[in-house]
Amino acid sequence: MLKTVPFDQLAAYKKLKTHHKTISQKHLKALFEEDADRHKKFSIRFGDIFLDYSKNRITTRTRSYLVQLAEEAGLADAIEQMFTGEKINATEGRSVLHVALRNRSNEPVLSDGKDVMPDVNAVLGKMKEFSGKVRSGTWKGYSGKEITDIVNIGIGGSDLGPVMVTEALKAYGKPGLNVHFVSNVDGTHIAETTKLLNPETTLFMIASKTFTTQETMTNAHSARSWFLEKASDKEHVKKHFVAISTNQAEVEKFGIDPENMFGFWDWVGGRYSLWSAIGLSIACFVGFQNFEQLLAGAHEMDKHFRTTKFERNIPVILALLGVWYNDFFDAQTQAILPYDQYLHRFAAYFQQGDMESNGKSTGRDGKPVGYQTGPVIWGEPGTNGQHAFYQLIHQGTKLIPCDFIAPATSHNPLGEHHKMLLSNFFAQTEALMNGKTEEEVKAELVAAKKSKEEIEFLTPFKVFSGNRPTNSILVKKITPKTLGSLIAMYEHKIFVQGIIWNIFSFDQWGVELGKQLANKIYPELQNDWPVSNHDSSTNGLINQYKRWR
Ligand SMILES: O=P(O)(O)OC[C@H]1O[C@H](O)[C@H](O)[C@@H](O)[C@@H]1O
Repeated sequence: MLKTVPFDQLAAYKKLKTHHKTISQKHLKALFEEDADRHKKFSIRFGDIFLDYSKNRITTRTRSYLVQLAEEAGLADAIEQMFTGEKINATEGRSVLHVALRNRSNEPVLSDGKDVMPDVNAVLGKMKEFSGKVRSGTWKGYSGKEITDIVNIGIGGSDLGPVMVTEALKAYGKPGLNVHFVSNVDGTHIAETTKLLNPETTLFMIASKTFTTQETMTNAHSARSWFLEKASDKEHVKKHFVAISTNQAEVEKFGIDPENMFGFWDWVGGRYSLWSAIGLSIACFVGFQNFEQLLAGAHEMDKHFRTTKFERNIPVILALLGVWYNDFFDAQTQAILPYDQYLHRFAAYFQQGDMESNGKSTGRDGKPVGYQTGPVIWGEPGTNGQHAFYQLIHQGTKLIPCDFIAPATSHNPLGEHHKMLLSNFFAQTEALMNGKTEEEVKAELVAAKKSKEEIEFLTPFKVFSGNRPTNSILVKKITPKTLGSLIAMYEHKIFVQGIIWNIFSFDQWGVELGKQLANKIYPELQNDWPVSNHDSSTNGLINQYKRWR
């Protein structure tokens, strides 16, 4: 059982409230001037990952209060409960064991008293064999041709992870083997995807933990019809459709041979499932060895998270900084800004990871929380963002803590590109911290030979307050292993925050209501009769739709 103490009743919370009054008056620039060792004090190296969190509005005292907060919230015990298979997902009565999926030590991990590792290894073995066959061309389509295109059909956690990772590891992809992802129930998604494909050389992976998700099942049926239009014989389905699911009965009902089913378990949350069979498209695209490296990187981070004291523990520090801004500075959002084109879906991935996990307002004690919980996560690759939304980060009225992520080495070392990219990465965090003073602005305008009137007029617009916090996460290179560590780092950050906020991070009841109502409305759209059983807005919209369709 996880501890259930409301966050704002912890002793450290009160200390931080008082402490915040002092810190909020301090400028980051002053904090750097006061302490020559600041960078050293507030940075952590973990293998090929280097976190510099010195550009945050904290002192060593802030850090020790924040660490105290984690201790009082029972974090150490909660971490152990997760790793040892306690049912910490209490509202669904489940263990939370994505860490077992990447447990390269192979030491037993118990769920309901049973070691899960033999099953985990068996599925990994099956994935290895299958991905090897697809990549080598041994797995043939119904007309004897090799597979050239994989289409993963899934949504949410059965889509976002494989999309993000296959994009991030494109440099490792097998030439001539393309991966596509269909998630949206909008027919456009499947129609536009299949337009480019040949059924003879296409393999569909139907990825759904429950195998009942409306969007996925609708897309899967349309994919099968598209396939059978050309392949005709239903017997051919087994060479072109595999299922990734926890629900064998539904898989069989759909007509997929259980031989072609890759299983996982209810203790794997959808948004934490890319390490399971849900990662099959990743394994086929980058090869099983690279998939294993991804797991290995995550496992390294798991060990770091489980064994390192909080002050040097990367996920814990990132989580505590997030709590500091979210609950004491009233920051509403958190930006993730990768300076790496391959990571262009990284922020989108953690929108689900974070917002579905910590977008909760009921405490573990069943009572409404009296404080802010999960932030809005957003972001785009860095330099594109600079020309789009950075204006608001630099000069807007909102405080937006940002994570900057960049690799020191590029997979595409073209001319001066990478140095330019990295100069932007370094410059932005410096600018956000220092800002530009009135004196600096005036001096620049004088140097630009502006008139006195122009200088007076322009100065206030050109001043940057600075004092805007950032984390810099510099990695050696985006490899499968580093990526695995980075993803696990954010997963654990989310976990820590959930523990501190006294919420359950592994359920998602909030997505249910819309689904239930859609199921009720769907039959009402089957005829042209006007509806009158909803509120006037919903009735009006449905009836307008019926007139127009
Ligand atoms: O994998 P599935 O069972 O099809 O579920 C897909 C998605 O469905 C829902 O939207 C859940 O909120 C997500 O967490 C889940 O990832």
